Amino acid sequence: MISFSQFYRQIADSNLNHWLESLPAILGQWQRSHKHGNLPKWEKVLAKLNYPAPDNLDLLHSVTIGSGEQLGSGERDKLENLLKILSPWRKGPFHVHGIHIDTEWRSDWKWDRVSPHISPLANRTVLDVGCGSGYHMWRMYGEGAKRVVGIDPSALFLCQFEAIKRLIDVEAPVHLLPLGIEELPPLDAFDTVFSMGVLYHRRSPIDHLLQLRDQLRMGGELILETLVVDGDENTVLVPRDRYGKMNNVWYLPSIAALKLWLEKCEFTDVRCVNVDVTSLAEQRRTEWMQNESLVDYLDPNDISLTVEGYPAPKRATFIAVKNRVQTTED
Ligand SMILES: Nc1ncnc2c1ncn2[C@@H]1O[C@H](C[S@+](CC[C@H]([NH3+])C(=O)[O-])CC(=O)[O-])[C@@H](O)[C@H]1O
Repeated sequence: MISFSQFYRQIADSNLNHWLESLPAILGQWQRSHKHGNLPKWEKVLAKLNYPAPDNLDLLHSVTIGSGEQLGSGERDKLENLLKILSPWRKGPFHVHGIHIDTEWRSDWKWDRVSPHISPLANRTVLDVGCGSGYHMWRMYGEGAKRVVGIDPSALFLCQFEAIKRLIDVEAPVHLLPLGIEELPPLDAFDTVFSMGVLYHRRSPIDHLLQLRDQLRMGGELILETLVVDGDENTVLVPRDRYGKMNNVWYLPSIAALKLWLEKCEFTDVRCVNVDVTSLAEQRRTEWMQNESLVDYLDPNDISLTVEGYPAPKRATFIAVKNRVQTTED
């Protein structure tokens, strides 16, 4: 069974220690009641991932574990078969002992768009909300973060993360907790909080922004990446039914509207640092994710539209700071 006790030990003497008042009960409940049918199968995979420390590790330019020379071809095939049991792999890519986990998303491209704009992560305590398999968390750690905590409710992503962690270093201060943002108390502790690809899945986007703010220490930095549409301060798309075949998409604001929302939530220094239309090369079907992908979500006659006729996915990245807003009494 996946255990979180190492995380509890690691935060016991940190500024996250007040989380220990509520977290063990919530995760204990998850362990007792989590009913994902495949979890026992995935946990069996994790139990088999006993490999020596990698002879090479690059987390700065990619997630590359091992030179590819360390395992014989039989051992490599065995590892590849184990990792395939954890399919579909959506966020990556990972290079593991010569195996290329070619994920649905080129998450490295997102990192290349976002990372040049953020405050250096060296020595920072970081939260990644909706972290998926944890690809970006390893890149954050590679940038020198002191501790990286990711939250994501998906049991499969937790198992993919745990698999990669076992192959990198089980003691690494990088942790994924199977939680939704709504299960976090206001921690007021993180130096940097990332929310990438989550806001449009939230039914109440302003509450999401406030929950993110609650996790930051004063002066901490929010990195928010989400789907946007063209328009002014008052433009927001609420899809009538599905958006790009997804049935859990709620609010797609314009850049100007999202800036206003962030400022209303008392973030300061709000700036949009990148806008990008998702390309068919960035999100696609691969050997490791054989289900439908972006090409199936777009109008085959006009890829500037989704199959429902909405604008195709365009993503913006915002940076904002949690500061005390100046009032007239200040
Ligand atoms: N309530 C919730 N709280 C936290 N996470 C949630 C919640 N609901 C869903 N998620 C998780 O949010 C992630 C959204 S994907 C972004 C991954 C990564 N950040 C990326 O930027 O590539 C979407 C995308 O690819 O755009 C999924 O892993 C969900 O399980």
